[in-house]
Amino acid sequence: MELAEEMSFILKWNVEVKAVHQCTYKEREREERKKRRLGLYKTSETNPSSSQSKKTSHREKHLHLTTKGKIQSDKPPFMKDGLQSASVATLRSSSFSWLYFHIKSPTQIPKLNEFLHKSFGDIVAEKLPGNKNIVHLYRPEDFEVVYRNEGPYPIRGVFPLLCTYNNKYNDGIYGLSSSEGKYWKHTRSAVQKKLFRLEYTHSLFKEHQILADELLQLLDSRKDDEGVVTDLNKILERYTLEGIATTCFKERLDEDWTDMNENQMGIQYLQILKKSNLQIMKSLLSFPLYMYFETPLFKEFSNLTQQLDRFIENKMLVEVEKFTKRRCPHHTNTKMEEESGCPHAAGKAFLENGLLCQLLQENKLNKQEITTIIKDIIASSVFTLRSLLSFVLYALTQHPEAQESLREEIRRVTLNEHNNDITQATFAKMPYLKAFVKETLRYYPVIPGNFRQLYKDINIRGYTIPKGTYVKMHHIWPAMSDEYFENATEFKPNRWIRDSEEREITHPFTVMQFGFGPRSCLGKRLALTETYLFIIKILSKYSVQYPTDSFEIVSELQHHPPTDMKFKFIDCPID
Ligand code: HEM
Repeated sequence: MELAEEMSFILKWNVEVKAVHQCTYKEREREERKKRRLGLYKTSETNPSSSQSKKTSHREKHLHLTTKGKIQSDKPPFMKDGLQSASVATLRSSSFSWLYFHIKSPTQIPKLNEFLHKSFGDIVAEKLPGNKNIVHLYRPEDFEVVYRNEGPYPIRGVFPLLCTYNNKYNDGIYGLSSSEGKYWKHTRSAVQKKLFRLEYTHSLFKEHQILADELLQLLDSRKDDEGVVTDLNKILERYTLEGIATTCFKERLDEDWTDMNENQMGIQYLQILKKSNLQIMKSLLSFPLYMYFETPLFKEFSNLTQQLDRFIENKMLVEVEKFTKRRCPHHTNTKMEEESGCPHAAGKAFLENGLLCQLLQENKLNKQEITTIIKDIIASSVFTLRSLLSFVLYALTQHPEAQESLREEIRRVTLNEHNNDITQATFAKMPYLKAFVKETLRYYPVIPGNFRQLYKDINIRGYTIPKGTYVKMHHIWPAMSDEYFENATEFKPNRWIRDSEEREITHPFTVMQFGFGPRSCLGKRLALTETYLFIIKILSKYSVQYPTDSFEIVSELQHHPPTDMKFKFIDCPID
């Protein structure tokens, strides 16, 4: 039986659906434009669908998430704008846990989410074992309400396996992406200040350009007679790992990374990281016995995580040594050096160091905390960026007219630059490049959705969802819906260009690949810079083609390119 059939079979016996009604964003926009034209809004009145700030109406109902194994809801309310009614599935807890037992592979999770939406509508309440409630949302208007009410310390939720490990073996230190509250804010601002410092991003940019040139040499050396490179997945993973190593350590993991030698540190690091991700994935699809016993899965995960820790710790020793050598022998600490105006002062040498060394110098976080943060940053970046670069390449091959427009823009802009030098200012002159990447993120998303645990009660579609509830926002749904985009199944970068005739104004929360707010992706700027640079470098030298028919995106917790992905790079320099 197909997964969907199997689920509907189970659900038929257990689930009661109250109502399903869907209203399109465009319908509502049209209606609101009409109201504005007719002067129906008072000046103080805001768009009723876009914000949580409006007063709650007496018609708003409460979504009761009871502990008795049943989620109840009142009849669907009719909201203030009179256009939209809500849909809520009422699920019995036992039925839902059974649903999850029917998932055999993580690739089925997106299918389950799609199935829930089709079956129950735009808001679906789900009760999981362990008295946890999750509410699924599919509309950007609702994502906006969640993000705008997330409070000063947004909680995304953590992988329980990671959490158990950190409690047991890492003194409760959670790193950046899994920590919460004031501690999260403290670590985030320490890292963010360094990463976003303008001088640092400039110095990093130069390093990333050199890295991109090394990638081109690597591609040249791996091409067969027809120009086809077969192990592109491996190459891009290696490239993104060296990119984040450059950011964290201001040097390569392996100076000779383009040799792609199996004994290299980078290749070993990637292998451990992949195995560790696999354990996390497995842990999500089984009962969390590891919370109570040292199961084989937990032992394996702990062993892998400790290997990653050791790796970063070794790197840290090297960095400390470098930093000590660089320090002036006449001054014992950073402050003395700086106050004396010493030319070796840490402040001056600061930017020569990578993120790890800068964090050590600043002395706000201890070594164990820094190790966990760096490990976290590497894990958050390598595969996400690898996927985006692969999807960019694929999009170039599938839309040759876009590839040509990009080459034209690159030709026009870079030929006017002094010495053909690319700087960050170059990107500002390339609207098509930015639009192309945005459209790629819409059309070939890397992240299917995002989570928040509610910091206070919020009202969505007339239902009050209580504080503490987990909310899953399915970002991929509006991104590919005709309700939010003209011909959503067409790849059209021009829809994002302000001066273009094809420009579309849609809800700002439709494409949310980097999340939103104070907890949004820390590496967004870095990821976009690397992607722009990658496209400019590749297209300045090659025309790209996809030599086979199928490109099947593997959809798990993230979206991955196929492992056997190959592309054809035809020499075609821009002159
Ligand atoms: C295409 C590439 C990437 C995508 C699609 C992506 C996406 C995301 C998303 C959706 C989140 C959650 C945001 C939220 O909850 O609102 C996130 C968090 C994060 N990302 Fe990225 N990311 C990418 C690349 C990177 C890179 C290159 C780095 C390296 C610096 C990075 C570091 C992080 C970190 C540390 C967090 C956790 C932030 C926190 O909890 O405070 N990401 N990313």
